[in-house]
Amino acid sequence: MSIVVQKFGGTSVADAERISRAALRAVETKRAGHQVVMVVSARGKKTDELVSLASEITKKPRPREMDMLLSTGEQESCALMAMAVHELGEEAISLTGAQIGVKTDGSHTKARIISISTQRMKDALDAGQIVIAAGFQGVDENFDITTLGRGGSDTTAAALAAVLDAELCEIYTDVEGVFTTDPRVVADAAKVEQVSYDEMLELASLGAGVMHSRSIEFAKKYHVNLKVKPSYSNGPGTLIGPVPVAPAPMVTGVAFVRNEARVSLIDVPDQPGVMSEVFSRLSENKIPVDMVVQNVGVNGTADISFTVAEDDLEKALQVGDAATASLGGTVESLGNMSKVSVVGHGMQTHTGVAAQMFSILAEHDVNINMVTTSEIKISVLIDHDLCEKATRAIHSGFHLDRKETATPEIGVASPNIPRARTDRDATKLEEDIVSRLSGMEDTVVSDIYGDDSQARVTITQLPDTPGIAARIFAAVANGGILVDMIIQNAAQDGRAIISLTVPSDDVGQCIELLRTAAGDNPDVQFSFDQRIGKLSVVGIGLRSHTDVGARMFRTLADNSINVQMVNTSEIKVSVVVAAEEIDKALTALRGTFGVS
Ligand SMILES: Nc1ncnc2c1ncn2[C@@H]1O[C@H](COP(=O)(O)OP(=O)(O)O)[C@@H](O)[C@H]1O
Ligand SMILES: N[C@@H](CC(=O)OP(=O)(O)O)C(=O)O
Repeated sequence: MSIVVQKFGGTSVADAERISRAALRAVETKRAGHQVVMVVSARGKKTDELVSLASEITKKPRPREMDMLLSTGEQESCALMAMAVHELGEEAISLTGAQIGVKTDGSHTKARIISISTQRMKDALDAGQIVIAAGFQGVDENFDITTLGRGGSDTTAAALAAVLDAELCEIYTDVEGVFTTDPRVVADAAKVEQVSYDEMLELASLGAGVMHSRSIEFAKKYHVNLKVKPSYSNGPGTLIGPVPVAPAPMVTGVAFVRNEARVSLIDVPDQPGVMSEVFSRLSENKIPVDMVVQNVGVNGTADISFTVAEDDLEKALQVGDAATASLGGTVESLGNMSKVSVVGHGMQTHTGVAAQMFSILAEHDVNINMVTTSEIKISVLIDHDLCEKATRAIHSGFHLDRKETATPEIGVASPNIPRARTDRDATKLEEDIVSRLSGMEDTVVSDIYGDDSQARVTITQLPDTPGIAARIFAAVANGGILVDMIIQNAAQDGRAIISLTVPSDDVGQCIELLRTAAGDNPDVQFSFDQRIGKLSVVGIGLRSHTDVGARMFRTLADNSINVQMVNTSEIKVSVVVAAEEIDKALTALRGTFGVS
């Protein structure tokens, strides 16, 4: 008999009526011939209430006690849910994380799942019971209660679906499905029929709060079919699966993170080991790093900028101070920033998406502080107060609200993608690697490859004003040149630096287009390097595991390889190094991550 996992979020179990409605859904699913596992979150705003109750008692609650406290919210709702199922005449049993056997590591309030035992759940299901599991919680090796981080019930649901080999994992929530952006911010946002795991991983980690990004890691790693559905109606919801909807839209969604802060390490030595030093320290301090930018070195020094959650700024500054004390350079920071990102597979084959995004921002007078990209996303760092305005502008600028096919007004489709191969047989590789993992949430590095077909172009002394990036990228896109990596670092003295990589053969034409776009500004300078290579580490959960970047940079440093540019995303970390270092770097990195 097939197993269906149904997860109900806080709003969907907020009161007795909604609990009964959720129970009825599970009962109907069971009566239709399935075995049903429900995963429930704490009712309504219960978790927030518990957090603020604790803060009334102490400013620094111990994480172990926080987990004891927060886990009670889910325990309450799963017991109530069992009663509601009993009322409908079916058998059900409520189980806490410990009772199910959700084993986690001991990092309280952000624990990672190591294993889940299925016996008790299977016995209950075979005895005809609906299993009602408390989401968001587990136990460590000392049987201390742990929680998985805010929003973690989605992860419980996807993990249970994975270990039980469920036919489907349904995520019931308070919206019709996954939207093109947060419908609370853009009323015209449209529901998406289908998104790929990769798009959803990026969207979730870039701020789309409808799904916990770690739940998508599970779904991708263990091939779980996920559906996000409304709990208040029978709407069809959104399917999250291996492939995007066909044809892939240029932009699938816009996500934002309101509270970000930027840390810049200015004038650090441009030599092997610097990135490694910084990332190791960040990883040791368990500070998740978001955007990372390293500019091309000038006169032997380089600037490195990264963003962190505003709450982590103080800790990140301490790391920055410690790093510059040993390396040299100075630390600067900027709070009150937001990150807005566009995500979509279509940008792999079309030149105009970055240009379009930058020109929309320029039209709305939004200055871009930093830019990073991956194959399927572009993120910009902007002023916090402009976050919602920028999100709305980008959303309507790409015609997402009207559900039109987003045809950029800038750029051309590029059928011959001059790009290195993407994942090899990724599914097969991931399956092989998954079987060797010791913990369910370990990182999966499925592929490491090099690409020496790109050249780097750097533009310096650009005035740091809205519209500059738009002009530059419109010129390149209209020339039909597919830009791969884009980085813009924090401006110094009102002057910005932008680096991009383009196919090596296009570099002459690219510089010509850029010169024309720069017009008669005598300050702006261009340089290029055709002897570069791009190295990419591809996998799942690369950014949520802070040590992947650290291990990558440590490996390069140990082999005296200097890092010239960096781009990070949820599914890939890419660095630019000198072309002659590529083979050495590939061998070393494959050794580090155990990928053949
Ligand atoms: N791209 C998006 N699509 C749908 N909802 C989104 C998106 N981005 C943010 N959201 C927000 O996520 C909310 C649902 O997530 P959450 O509040 O965690 O629900 P639950 O309590 O069911 O887990 C929606 O009400 C919506 O405002
Ligand atoms: N109750 C926890 C876990 C959770 O996932 O909740 P929800 O499904 O309502 O986002 C929280 O608020 O973080």
